[in-house]
Amino acid sequence: MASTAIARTPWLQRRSTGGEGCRKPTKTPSMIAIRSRRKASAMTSIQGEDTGSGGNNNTGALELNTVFDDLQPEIAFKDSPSLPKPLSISDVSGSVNGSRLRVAYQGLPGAYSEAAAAKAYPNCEAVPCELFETAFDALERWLVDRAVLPIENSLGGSIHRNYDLLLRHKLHIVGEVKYAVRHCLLANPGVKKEDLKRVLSHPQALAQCEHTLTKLGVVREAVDDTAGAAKFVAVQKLQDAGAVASSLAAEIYGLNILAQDIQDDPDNVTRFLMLAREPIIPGTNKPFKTSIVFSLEEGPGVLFKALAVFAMRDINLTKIESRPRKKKPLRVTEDGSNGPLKYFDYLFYVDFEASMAAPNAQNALRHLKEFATFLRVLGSYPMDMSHA
Ligand SMILES: O=C(O)C(=O)C[C@]1(C(=O)O)C=C[C@@H](O)C=C1
Repeated sequence: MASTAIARTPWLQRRSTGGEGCRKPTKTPSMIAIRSRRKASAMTSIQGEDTGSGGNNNTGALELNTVFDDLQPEIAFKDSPSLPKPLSISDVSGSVNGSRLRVAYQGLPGAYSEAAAAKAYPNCEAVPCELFETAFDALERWLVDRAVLPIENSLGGSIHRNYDLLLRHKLHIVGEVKYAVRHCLLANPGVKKEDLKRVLSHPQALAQCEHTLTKLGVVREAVDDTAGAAKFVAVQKLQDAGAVASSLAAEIYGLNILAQDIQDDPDNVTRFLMLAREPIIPGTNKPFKTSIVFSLEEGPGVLFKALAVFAMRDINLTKIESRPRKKKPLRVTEDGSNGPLKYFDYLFYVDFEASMAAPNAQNALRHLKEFATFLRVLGSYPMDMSHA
């Protein structure tokens, strides 16, 4: 598959501030200096191209220009004296204390993630971010109030990058939202299906439309997000290329819809996680889900034993995902005779249907902790019971 990454677009850009990790709340998001980069011409920059000061943008996306580095911590604390408190379930709305929540998502306006952010936090201000990592960073650095990021899709499976980022960042899952993804085949006005030699989109979206794209006989090209693909096709006035994206993206970027509902299955649902800097207080008044990540010793039956702590307490698991432990990918084990054996070292991500406020969930995790080499609760949050 050819790969044309759209890079360095002037959305919310990561800024090197000389250190990763969680920053003190030195500044409230409303104090962040925002420089609008609305310009007349719309050229999306391509990887390797010199974009100068960040390229142009006509979608209203903003470059956030923070002044964290200039702030004296004591002055900033004087400005916001109250320490962060856990969010309550009622915070799952589009505003806090009357001001609109700023919610980071990955992609450009018209991306499915933007629609998912609006579903999760109605009336929020959705903030486009170039990469998943940018959204995580923006939340950790108080540039936004929440982030909404895809974690799994009913056809394409897990979005592995976000599993890895959940572990790397000190954020909390405070909710989930399911969104029905209905893909369209888009092209410039006058371009017909038969003219298409290539189709651009997010790799997940391309995978979700496998049958249609194979039937069309086009080359797939992976880009950062579906709306970015649509914008690129439009800006470059491509006559031999289309994009897989939403009908909203067609409207925003002035493309025609050549075909609708081109995903392999009509029930194409993406599950998004709602992230915050503070956890919510888990309740038992409605169905809750808890997400954890753990690692285990090497040995026969250890994963079976780990999963049994839930089965024994009648707790339903909804998802299990294993990811390589990137900082320590191999584990050396002495077997006594032939010297050290090397195993791949894995982390297990599990979602289960119970609240951390429920005694059976607490007992299950206490039990797991007895033999897990590492255990972290990523969040305990209300389940999205709505139709996607
Ligand atoms: O590109 C977009 O529009 C996105 O929102 C990203 C994304 C993804 O990462 O999986 C989200 C939902 C769809 O499954 C396809 C793509």
